[in-house]
Amino acid sequence: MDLVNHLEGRLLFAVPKKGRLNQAALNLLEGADIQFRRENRLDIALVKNLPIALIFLPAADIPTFVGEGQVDLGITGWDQVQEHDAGVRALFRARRFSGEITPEEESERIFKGSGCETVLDLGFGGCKLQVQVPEKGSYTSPKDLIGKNIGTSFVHLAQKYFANLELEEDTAKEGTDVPPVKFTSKLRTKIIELSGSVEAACALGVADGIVDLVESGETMKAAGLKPIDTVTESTAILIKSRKPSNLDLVDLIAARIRGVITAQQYVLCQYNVERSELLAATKIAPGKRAPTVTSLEEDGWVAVSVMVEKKKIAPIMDELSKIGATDILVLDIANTRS
Ligand SMILES: Nc1ncnc2c1ncn2[C@@H]1O[C@H](COP(=O)(O)OP(=O)(O)OP(=O)(O)O)[C@@H](O)[C@H]1O
Ligand SMILES: O=P(O)(O)OC[C@H]1O[C@H](OP(=O)(O)OP(=O)(O)O)[C@H](O)[C@@H]1O
Repeated sequence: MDLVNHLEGRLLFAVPKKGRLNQAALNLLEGADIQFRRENRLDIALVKNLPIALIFLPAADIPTFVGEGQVDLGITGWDQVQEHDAGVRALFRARRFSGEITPEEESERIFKGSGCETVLDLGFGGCKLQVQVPEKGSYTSPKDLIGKNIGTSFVHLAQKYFANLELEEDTAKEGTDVPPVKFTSKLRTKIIELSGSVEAACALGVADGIVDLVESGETMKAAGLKPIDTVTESTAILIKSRKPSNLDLVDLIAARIRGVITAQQYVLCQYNVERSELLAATKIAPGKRAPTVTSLEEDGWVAVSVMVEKKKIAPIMDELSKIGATDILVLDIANTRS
């Protein structure tokens, strides 16, 4: 089947085709009952039970497609959206500096090109984009890297970061008040674009420092690097274009995904407690809205059912035990809807 000719009338939804966000994104789609079968090597899959087509793209390209409105919805990293926006701004700023476009055209094109709107934080893919230098080297502050070589896949965010740093340094030297941030195309720091294994750049003599993602810190440590600043923090997000083709469907998908995320983040805690301790118990575990309380056959006792954040459940169970709660059960939640 020629899938490209079956896209008419379907909401286009971009999903990371590989890498760190791929599996978690597929799990979300499954949880949201978005059913599809992806043919081997094909980057488009038609959804069977909804008028949606999934487009599998590199996470870094998704903000371009969504930002320009060719794709309605996408899952990618917040870092990638910021990198894309910084790139769009840098491109049109350079064109304005060269006199190719007017300031009005610059604003208009930036508006058109960077049209991603965040719908929802998806809570996975958490990482930091950090400035890193050799652990045993002489660089200790980001300013030490001004005028040096920086390896990164996040060229535009790195350019923006070092442009700010250079501006701060120049202003401090002049001893004047800090003026509003103004970027020029003349950066003294050299940003070297690398598409992967960025952490090897310092050891190989390609760069003096790098700007790269850090999660556990294992890669950084193994490469003998240390962080000296954070450019931005990121998690995976659901983004939409400014004018999606079917807003009701976007809302439906967002509601389903929100339900799956809540189910992943919460557990259901059930316990019995003496009615006299109910207020104390409610303070320990107030729930998402409020606990459900039902009477027990036994006089003076109630059964409580409450949603608790998964990461807080152990200390909450300890506290409930301390006030005499019994038969404390913790149950996984398959799905939710507010
Ligand atoms: N170590 C990490 N931990 C958590 N999230 C990460 C990590 N590395 C990257 N990410 C997130 O996943 C996104 C995609 O990164 P990833 O390295 O998987 O990309 P990729 O599409 O496989 O590209 P590449 O071929 O450059 O590796 C990043 O923009 C970031 O939001
Ligand atoms: O702090 P850590 O948990 O060690 O994770 C950080 C690493 O993860 C990412 O790379 P990835 O493994 O996705 O591969 P890449 O180098 O090809 O981008 C990132 O670029 C770091 O290298």
